[in-house]
Amino acid sequence: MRIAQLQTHTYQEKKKNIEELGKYLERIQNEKVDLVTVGEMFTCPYNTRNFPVYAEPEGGESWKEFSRLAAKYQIYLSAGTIPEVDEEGRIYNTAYVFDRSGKQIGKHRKMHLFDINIEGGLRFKESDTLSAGDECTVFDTEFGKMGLCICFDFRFPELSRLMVQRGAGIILVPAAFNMITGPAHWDIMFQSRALDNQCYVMGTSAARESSGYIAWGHTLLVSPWGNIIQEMDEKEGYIINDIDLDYIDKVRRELPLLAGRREDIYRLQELKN
Ligand SMILES: NC(=O)CC(=O)C(=O)O
Repeated sequence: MRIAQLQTHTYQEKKKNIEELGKYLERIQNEKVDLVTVGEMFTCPYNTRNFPVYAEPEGGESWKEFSRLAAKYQIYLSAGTIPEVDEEGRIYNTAYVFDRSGKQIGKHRKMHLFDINIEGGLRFKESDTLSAGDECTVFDTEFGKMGLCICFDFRFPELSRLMVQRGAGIILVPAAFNMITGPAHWDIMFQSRALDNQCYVMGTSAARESSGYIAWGHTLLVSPWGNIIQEMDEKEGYIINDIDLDYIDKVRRELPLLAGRREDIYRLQELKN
């Protein structure tokens, strides 16, 4: 399976971000990529004030364009995240995934909102304008099941384990870490989740300095063994990698961590489907 991760700049104009996505897809079309991923809030500068302004309902203009692009290039498209507004006017940080025909096959609303206050560092409160989703997301593809969560969600290890319990062999994580948490936690978090769950994890970020929010960048792909297959720096661009899906079973067979769990002593209990 061949995957491309796009680390894009986030412009103020929503449309320009989608046009840029189209240009990237055009540029890489001869690479015969199966799956393309983009970062968190890639059409909306990452700022709580912007979320209600940029929000669209499911099926809105941006959604239609993502679906069209997926069908045009016959790819699976994990179209990062965008602000979504529901019928009651609630706003979510939402990730959509489309198949090669442009059909939506996955949707995840960020479950853990990024509310932090690091003394002398960064204060961010997504809950000022966003509501939290409440569903764990796993969807089917021709390459097997994939899990989907958004940035801060990935800090909660139970969620990844739940996705893996539901059969995910790859976890997609549109994200936007920052200059405080990025250097401290980005690599170690992705490597830990991959290692514990013996699956591929793909962290796809915005490029550095994306219209106000200084994103860490460092889009990366980690193997089920926990090693970083490739990691970008902070600049705009993309990486393309081939992954071997049989390797997931090989690692799980040779180092049986998942099979070795003591479910007679402890268990992850799923309270909501
Ligand atoms: N953007 C996020 O949701 C999370 C983040 O930047 C962090 O966990 O650090």
